[in-house]
Amino acid sequence: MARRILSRFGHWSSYVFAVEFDTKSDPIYFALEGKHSEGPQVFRNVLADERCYSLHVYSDDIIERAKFYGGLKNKLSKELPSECTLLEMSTFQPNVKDSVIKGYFLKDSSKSSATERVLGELLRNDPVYVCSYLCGGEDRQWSQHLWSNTEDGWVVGSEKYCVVPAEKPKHHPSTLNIINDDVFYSFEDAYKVLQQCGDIIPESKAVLELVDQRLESKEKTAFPVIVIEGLDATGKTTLTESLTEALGATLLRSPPQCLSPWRARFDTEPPLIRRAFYALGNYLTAGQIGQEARKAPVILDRYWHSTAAYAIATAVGGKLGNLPQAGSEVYGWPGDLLRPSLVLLLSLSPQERMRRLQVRGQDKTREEEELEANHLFRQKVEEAYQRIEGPACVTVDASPSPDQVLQQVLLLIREKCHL
Ligand SMILES: Nc1ncnc2c1ncn2[C@@H]1O[C@H](COP(=O)(O)OP(=O)(O)O)[C@@H](O)[C@H]1O
Ligand SMILES: Nc1ccn([C@H]2C[C@H](O)[C@@H](COP(=O)(O)OP(=O)(O)O)O2)c(=O)n1
Repeated sequence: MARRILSRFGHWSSYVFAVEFDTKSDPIYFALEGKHSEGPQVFRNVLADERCYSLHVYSDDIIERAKFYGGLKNKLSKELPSECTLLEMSTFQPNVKDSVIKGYFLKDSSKSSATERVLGELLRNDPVYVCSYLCGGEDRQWSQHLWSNTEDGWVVGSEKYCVVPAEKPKHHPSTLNIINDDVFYSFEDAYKVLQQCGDIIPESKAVLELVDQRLESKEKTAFPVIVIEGLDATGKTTLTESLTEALGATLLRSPPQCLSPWRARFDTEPPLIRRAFYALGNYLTAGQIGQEARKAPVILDRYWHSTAAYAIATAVGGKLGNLPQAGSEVYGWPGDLLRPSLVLLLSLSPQERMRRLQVRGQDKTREEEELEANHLFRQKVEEAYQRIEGPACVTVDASPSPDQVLQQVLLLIREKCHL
């Protein structure tokens, strides 16, 4: 195991470690050096004299890696002493795509030996890589020690690396692995993920059977295809229904109705699998659009913008400024997915959206609850929506009455789609 990980890491010197102490500020970045080095001590203020450990999840199998990382936080929270604090950690090569190895950083202020026992068990049985951090010497320099498995159990390796501060990279580490971990830019990439899940998630097979029977969609449609996007409770259902009637159109949604039996199941899966499910939903809907847009205009309740914006906002940790910059390839449209004629984004103040959610009084999806709790996340979803291109969305003020919103949107459609 350790050898496999080390081959992936190459030599330590090209990697930087990022520990998220607080989602509102920058992570602490540090690197490792073979020899003792002078300079500011990265950890002095944040760690005091606590015992610290890091865990890196590694497996060549992307499904195993995603499933294990997804369950690890729960497992650790249950098994570790309550005096342990678990922080998100990533190890990466600065600004190098797909270089992130995810893990956790652990601060332990307990005096118990339980922590090391739990970590030793993980090292023995699971795809993880464990290190401890010690502070010693006259100048109290922090060093990292890699654990290894032996026949007599785990041991703290003799090799030590000095912990030194590293520069803040241009791209936040959470943006480096978005492509094909969180957002899929072709049918084939999303399909492969569900295929690989077949043995552990039997429902994937049923989804793939439906996907295999999907209808073809041509790039050009006879009638316009208009997508309505926005956060929950911004008025999408209300508007799509009235628009459909006003234009004599056909109403479709993504994910399509035929995927409903499996949606809740995939919502519990880690991002890799969950996002692949939604990506395939768009291709199924594209097949339906291809049929329906021969006969009448199509109104679509959510499509690719939702898939990409929620996925990017979930993947990118911390502040709004950590999102990939506008124009980044992550905001591009998949080359093989039918493009709509127009995408309208309903925009609402957080206060009015909250009021409508309360009036509606329905159960919210877990993610929508998170949106409520996490103002930063909501801002990131809205910003990502506005950065997606090919086509970009046109923002519509959704705060007037339902009829006023409808009239405003009909004007836009007449102007942009000549309907
Ligand atoms: N323009 C509007 N003004 C006031 N309330 C609205 C408006 N549009 C929708 N609503 C109400 O807000 C709630 C959420 O609307 P809905 O269409 O279900 O949103 P979504 O489909 O985006 O979740 C519903 O109770 C709906 O009646
Ligand atoms: N085309 C789509 C539609 C939804 N999603 C995902 C994005 C979010 O995780 C949820 C939001 O769905 P939710 O059930 O809140 O949406 P409704 O407003 O109820 O339609 O679904 C997606 O990825 N792709």
